[in-house]
Amino acid sequence: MLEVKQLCCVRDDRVLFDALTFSLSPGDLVQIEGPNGAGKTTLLRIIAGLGLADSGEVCWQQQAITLQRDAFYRDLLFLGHTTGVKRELTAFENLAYYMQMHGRTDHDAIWQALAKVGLAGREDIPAGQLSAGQNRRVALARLWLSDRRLWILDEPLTAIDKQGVKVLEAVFERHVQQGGMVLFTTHQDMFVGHPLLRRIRLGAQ
Ligand SMILES: Nc1ncnc2c1ncn2[C@@H]1O[C@H](COP(=O)(O)OP(=O)(O)OP(=O)(O)O)[C@@H](O)[C@H]1O
Repeated sequence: MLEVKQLCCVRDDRVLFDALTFSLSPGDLVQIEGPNGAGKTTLLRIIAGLGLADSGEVCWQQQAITLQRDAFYRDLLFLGHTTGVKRELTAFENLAYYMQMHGRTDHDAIWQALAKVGLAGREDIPAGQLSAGQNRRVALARLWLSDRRLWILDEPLTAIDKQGVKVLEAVFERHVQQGGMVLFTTHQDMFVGHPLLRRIRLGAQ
C-alpha cells in the first residue's frame, strides 16, 4: 500500500498542494489531474523519492520510503517525461538492457512487448531514428516486462495515438486487476467514465 500523508509543497512562493493525503491499495488506478503548472510532476517525483516535499511523508507498506529506498525501488516502475530510451540502441536492445538491469533475460518477452506496442518489424532500428511516438512506445513496452507492483507514470500518453491509448488502457487495467497499482497523469482522455478510475485534482483552488 502506498500512503501519501499530509504532503505540502511550495515552489517559487506558491503552494502547489497542502495537507494532501491519499492512498493506493492493490487494484487502485489513480489519475492526478490539474492544469499546466498545478504540481502534478512535482507530486509524482516526490512520491517516487526524486524530489522533496516541504512537509509530510510518503509511506510504502507502512514505512516511510526514506527509510527503505531499496525495498521501495524494487517495487516501483517510474516513467517520467523523458523516456530514458537510448538513441544509439535499437528498440530491442533498449528493452534487453532494461531487463538486464533488473537481472533478467527473456528475449521472447521482449518480442511480445514490442508487438504489443506496435513496433513489430521495427525492433532493429536505432531509437534515434524512430518517431517521437515510437520512442515513447519503446519506453512503454517496459510495462509488459515489469514485475513491479507500483507504476508511477508521468504523461505516458505524450505523442501516443488513439489506438495506442486503447492498448495502454488495457495494460493498466490488467495490472490493477492482478493486484498492482497505477498512479499517472495525462492531459488526454483516458478511462473516460470507467468505474476503476479515481481522480485527484490539484490546482482546483
Ligand atoms: N525545481 C523547481 N524549482 C522551482 N520551481 C519549480 C521546480 N519544479 C517545478 N517548479 C514549479 O512548480 C510548478 C509546478 O510544476 P509541475 O511541473 O509540477 O506542474 P505540472 O502540473 O506537472 O504541469 P504540466 O501539466 O505543465 O506538466 C510550476 O510553476 C514550476 O515552475
